Amino acid sequence: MATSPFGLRLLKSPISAAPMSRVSSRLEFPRVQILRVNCDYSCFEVRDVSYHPPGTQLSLLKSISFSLPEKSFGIIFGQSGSGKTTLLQLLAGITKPTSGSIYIQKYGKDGNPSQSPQPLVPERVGIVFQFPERYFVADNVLDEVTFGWPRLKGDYQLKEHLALRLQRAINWVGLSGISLDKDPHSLSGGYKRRLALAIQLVNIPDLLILDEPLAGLDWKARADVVKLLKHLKKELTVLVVSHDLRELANLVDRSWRMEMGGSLKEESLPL
Ligand SMILES: Nc1ncnc2c1ncn2[C@@H]1O[C@H](COP(=O)(O)OP(=O)(O)OP(=O)(O)O)[C@@H](O)[C@H]1O
Repeated sequence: MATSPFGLRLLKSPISAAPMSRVSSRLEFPRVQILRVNCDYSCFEVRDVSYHPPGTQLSLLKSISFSLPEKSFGIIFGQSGSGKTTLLQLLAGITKPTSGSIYIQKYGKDGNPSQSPQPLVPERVGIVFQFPERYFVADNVLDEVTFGWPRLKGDYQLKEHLALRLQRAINWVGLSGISLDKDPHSLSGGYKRRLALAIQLVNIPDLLILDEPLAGLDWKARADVVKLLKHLKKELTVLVVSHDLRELANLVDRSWRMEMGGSLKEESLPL
């Protein structure tokens, strides 16, 4: 029995590890039963994070502190140039803070920390940049999602495990009706965003970060992505930077304004 990062137990039904010598566009998967169990909760926490680009005294972020409990949706808003993207890059581990810490803290039912804080490692963060479709590299959906996976020879159990995670990610984002042979560039705007999300969801991140997830989409695709984020929020901790406050308002549990000069303060959405 395996415990997923969602605090869920995965009970595999007795299955034979079917060899996956080739992956076709129609994948067959064994059934997985999911049982919810009582668990402590965890919180993504940022403490006193400041950032100066290396070699400069320019202060882009000033002593930023905030936290976001698991399976909740946080949004950062603020003027262009205030430092929102710079903060996301630090959270994703793309750049390192000059000072401060970023970690996951587990709490017990009594509300006290139940163990020492664990640094948030980049491998446990999913980030979808603005206009992610511009960075698609493959000519079919399967290769796009599995791009960067280790080239595996022989290890069927590992292949099966990866295939299950792939299938779950594709189902999560509602891409299961799309052929894995399809050229990602031929998908609609909304489906391209779904694909970009699926790529990040394969690893079940502790924190999913989205930079302007609705930018450049038509009204229907925007509504679809909002619906999808509502669905994802039930299982993941999601942090978004966006100017589209009205459309995302119903999802938001916590919100912060980034002020020019790189200070962050908790504030209700200015609707
Ligand atoms: N490496 C760097 N060196 C110097 N200045 C930088 C560096 N990276 C970003 N900046 C500056 O830091 C400021 C914050 O940029 P950032 O992209 O984080 O803002 P933003 O709030 O995300 O803006 P937008 O909403 O337009 O995306 C900007 O003035 C930018 O020019």
